[in-house]
Amino acid sequence: MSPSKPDAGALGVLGGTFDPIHFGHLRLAEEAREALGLAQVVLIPAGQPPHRDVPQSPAADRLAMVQLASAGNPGLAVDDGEVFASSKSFTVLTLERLRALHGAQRPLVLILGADAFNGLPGWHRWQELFALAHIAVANRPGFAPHGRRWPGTLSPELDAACAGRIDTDPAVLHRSPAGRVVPFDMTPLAISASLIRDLIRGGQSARYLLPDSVLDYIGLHHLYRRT
Ligand SMILES: Nc1ncnc2c1ncn2[C@@H]1O[C@H](COP(=O)(O)OP(=O)(O)OP(=O)(O)O)[C@@H](O)[C@H]1O
Ligand SMILES: O=C(O)c1ccc[n+]([C@@H]2O[C@H](COP(=O)([O-])O)[C@@H](O)[C@H]2O)c1
Repeated sequence: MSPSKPDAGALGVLGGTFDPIHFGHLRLAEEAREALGLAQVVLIPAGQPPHRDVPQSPAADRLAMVQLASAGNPGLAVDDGEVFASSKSFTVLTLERLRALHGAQRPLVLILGADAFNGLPGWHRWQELFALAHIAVANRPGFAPHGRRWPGTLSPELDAACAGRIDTDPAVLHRSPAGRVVPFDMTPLAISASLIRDLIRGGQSARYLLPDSVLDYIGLHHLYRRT
């Protein structure tokens, strides 16, 4: 990615293990872009995701699948910075890199599903994330809380960190470069990468849960067939 002007519009940032990328991720990116008025959403596959087992597919394959899945959609871009980094894929480091690339004024919007948001207090230097980007949180089936039910239902430390930051009007994302927390609703899709891996390992069809191009790649490269 090349540096953008501050007036290039708010940039969405969606990180994930993407093992593999599926329609839950793609609708999250697409609906965030539309609902929040983002200029583009950049998908960032994690090279060495913190806080989980080593992914079943190599980072190069996960990157290739993200590239296939986003091809032809100018609203999506792919950033390979985490895949080729030698360190763990800490989001704070990625946001520092993007902040340096895009300048101090461009709004950056970190997009998280409700499950990822709830785990935020375990992240590396998590309190610093609010100074680097806004955070937009989408509902995800099976993972509460979200939306207007937030206050009082988050963990005490997350609740405290979010005090005075939560706003349901996406317009706030465009008035400052970072610091607001905005819930938004997306089409609920109970799709997960674990479900897809389980289906493929069990010899069952995963079709219509992810793009055909990604499914073809999985077949061609014999991914997820063994544990
Ligand atoms: N179906 C979905 N709806 C909403 N958000 C989602 C959905 N699937 C993934 N996300 C969000 O996308 C981001 C990346 O998720 P990740 O790559 O870990 O996918 P996953 O399907 O949760 O994977 P796994 O099943 O391996 O844990 C996270 O912020 C997660 O909350
Ligand atoms: O920075 C951290 O400490 C951190 C801890 C857990 C997850 N993350 C990031 O959150 C995103 C989703 O993670 P995951 O494990 O649900 O795929 C991905 O971009 C990870 O790098 C980041």
